[in-house]
Amino acid sequence: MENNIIITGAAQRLGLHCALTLQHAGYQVIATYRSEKPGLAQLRAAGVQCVQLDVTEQAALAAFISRMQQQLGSLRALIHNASDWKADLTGAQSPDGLKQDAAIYDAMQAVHAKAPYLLNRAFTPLLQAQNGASDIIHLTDFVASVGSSKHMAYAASKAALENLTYSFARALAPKVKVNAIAPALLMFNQHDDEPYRQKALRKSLLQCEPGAEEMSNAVQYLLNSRYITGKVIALDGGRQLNLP
Ligand SMILES: NC(=O)C1=CN([C@@H]2O[C@H](COP(=O)(O)OP(=O)(O)OC[C@H]3O[C@@H](n4cnc5c(N)ncnc54)[C@H](OP(=O)(O)O)[C@@H]3O)[C@@H](O)[C@H]2O)C=CC1
Ligand SMILES: Nc1nc2c(c(=O)[nH]1)N=C([C@H](O)[C@@H](O)CO)CN2
Repeated sequence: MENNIIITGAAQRLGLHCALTLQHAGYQVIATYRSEKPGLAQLRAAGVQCVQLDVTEQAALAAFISRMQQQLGSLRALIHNASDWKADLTGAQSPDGLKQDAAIYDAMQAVHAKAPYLLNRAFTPLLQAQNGASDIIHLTDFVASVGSSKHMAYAASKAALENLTYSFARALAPKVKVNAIAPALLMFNQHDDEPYRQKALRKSLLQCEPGAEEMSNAVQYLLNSRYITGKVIALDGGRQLNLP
């Protein structure tokens, strides 16, 4: 039986860990990546198929879809991990600022909402051809439900992706389960300084940096479930309850 899983933006950090974990668990993983990263060597050594793809380039997306349609008989899961955590502009608005604001907003929607929408629709026949259940998993964010003062465009695009979870869950049932995983802090970036880390840690009840395993555990939990669809799994250390 074919057990193919496509995961986008998987050359580093959470996506990389998840791709390796799934490949070691016996799935055939196809990992897309935007730019060359050291993680690609690890993926290739593990037998993961790596395909270069900027999911916001429509011609490249069409070529990738057509390649997968020719190569695969079915798809066990499609995981939308690719993401760009762009901050909003700061400072006064100028005509140029408006242009840059528009570019950031469009870029966020393109990677977090438009690409998943297009890929989900294109790969629906392959997901439906899977023998047994199949899954779509959207990586969203805690801020999709509460907003963000410095990453408004990012938060809005993750909220759009959360909403697509509900639409696709309704449209593709009962064959395909569609869920979202909404992390708050899972993994710091290397450049995060100590004051930032301490402030971020204090935001949740559990006050830790849980790491990539938290995401791969949640992905496997959803893959193994027979009865969860249209849900957002919160990986947030109890952030919404961290009230004064
Ligand atoms: N890390 C955390 O604590 C949190 C993560 N999340 C979410 O979890 C997921 C994984 O997070 P994390 O590993 O930190 O993410 P990263 O930002 O480290 O990696 C995301 C990957 O997506 C790729 N990517 C960006 N834009 C595109 C594009 N247009 N086409 C294809 N690939 C693209 C990047 O490629 P390139 O290397 O070329 O830039 C990068 O490798 C993301 O969806 C993120 O929003 C949510 C909340 C917290
Ligand atoms: N694509 C990304 N999205 C997010 C990242 C990231 O590094 N890449 N990081 C976060 C933060 O961890 C934040 O939640 C706490 O600092 C959010 N999204």
